[in-house]
Amino acid sequence: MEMAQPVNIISGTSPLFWCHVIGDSIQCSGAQGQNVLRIAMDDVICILPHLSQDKSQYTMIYLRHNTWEAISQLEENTPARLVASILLTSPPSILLSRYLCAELPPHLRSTGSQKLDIHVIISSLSGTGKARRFFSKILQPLLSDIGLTEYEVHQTQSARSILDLCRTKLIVRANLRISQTIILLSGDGGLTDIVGSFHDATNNALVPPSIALIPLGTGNAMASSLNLLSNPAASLTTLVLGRPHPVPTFVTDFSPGVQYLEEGHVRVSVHNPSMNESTGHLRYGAVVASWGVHASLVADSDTPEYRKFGAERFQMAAKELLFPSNGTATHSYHGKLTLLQRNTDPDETKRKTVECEKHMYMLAALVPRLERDFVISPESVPLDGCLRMVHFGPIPPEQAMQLMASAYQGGGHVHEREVFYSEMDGFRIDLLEADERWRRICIDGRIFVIEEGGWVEVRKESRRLVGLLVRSMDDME
Ligand SMILES: Nc1ncnc2c1ncn2[C@@H]1O[C@H](COP(=O)(O)OP(=O)(O)OP(=O)(O)O)[C@@H](O)[C@H]1O
Repeated sequence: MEMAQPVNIISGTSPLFWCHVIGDSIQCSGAQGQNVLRIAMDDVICILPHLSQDKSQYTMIYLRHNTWEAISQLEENTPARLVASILLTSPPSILLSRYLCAELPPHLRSTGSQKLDIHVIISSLSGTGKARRFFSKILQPLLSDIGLTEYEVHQTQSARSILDLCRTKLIVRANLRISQTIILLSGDGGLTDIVGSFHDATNNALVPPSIALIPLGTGNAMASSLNLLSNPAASLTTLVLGRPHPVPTFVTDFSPGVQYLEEGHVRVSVHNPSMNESTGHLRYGAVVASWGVHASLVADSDTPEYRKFGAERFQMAAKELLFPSNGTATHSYHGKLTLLQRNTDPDETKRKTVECEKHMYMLAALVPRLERDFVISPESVPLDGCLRMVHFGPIPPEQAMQLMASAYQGGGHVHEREVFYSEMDGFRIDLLEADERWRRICIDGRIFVIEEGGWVEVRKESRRLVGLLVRSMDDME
């Protein structure tokens, strides 16, 4: 096995610290007991063996300002380095077991003849637009500290940038059997672009890329579900110490008149010319598919004005939908809903049409959380591939608000009488709405408008063509 080169990021004259762990923090003290430094355990990114003869010495890399609030206030003139390091002697085993990176993992180094490409994708408009700064102040210094200097940086210029990058480079390289690691600074949208592009590619023998998700979007449903949102260091630790896990997806089939709303308003045909007429309207998702209030609030809040409010934009748009400021009644969504359940014979699907054709909330999720505190499907386990539906019909808006509040308090809404909550293999909606405002479908935050009389069908997909870095399944519970 090829040994990774330990990186000497601290000069020979750097002071050496002893440390011990007290509760949630690490107390470090210099040789004469001076220079006492306290570092929160959660601020640590990783610990590397130090490049010295003394095998008891380690470099601990940690994050200053380890909160999303601090990150969101980062200005260009913030001191360049928010990643710091300290030289430790004989750190306690509790620290090493959690953070030691004895050698760089396969997703961060080429081994022998196996070449590795590393790409950093900065989605410039994700969330409140902090991805570029996160890269220059935090990620770039970290990569340099762990000895990584060879990687390509791609910054999005448009809503199509990630799709274009996948088509022109990432899929081509995956076809050549080159391993790739993608460090993705974005929300769920960037992830969906990559997942969708790899599933659209006709060659299933592609080498799956490993994606390290750095959550800089608004909802960050996947990252919240993977426990990467507790603090900014968590996703960096996962980048260094994680292992790839295949990402389950669902596939959405639309009626032929469907249009995609790019950047919230530009209409784009969904037809994929590389596929035939009957399979040309497919879209893949890894997080959520919805209609009704959820899809409407995601669509309505995707404007530059709403985006300034971060995740709060979803609640603001929900309020406007449930209690319209023009005084009109709350809308109930009209359509025929059919639930799909596979039989023991995997080629046979049982279809059950729901009697009532009026709906308010209709959502199917592969993950438990849609935001850090919004637990839409408490029984979901991220990356296990189970699709769960949350549905309720027309109810008074105050009651709908109450149900959403319960979702923000740990997901208690699924126990309420009005809510249907169940695992399933898919669903179909035949839309019976005249106004296209109520024919909007959300797939992982992307909005699709179905034509009058059109339909949408969502099914679990069996192929898993990309990997996401995670530390361990225990971290996700
Ligand atoms: N430079 C750019 N110009 C135009 N659109 C962009 C640009 N960069 C990114 N985008 C688009 O901005 C949107 C950002 O989506 P993303 O999902 O990453 O963030 P989000 O919507 O804030 O988060 P989440 O989906 O987690 O709620 C995507 O539609 C993406 O294509």
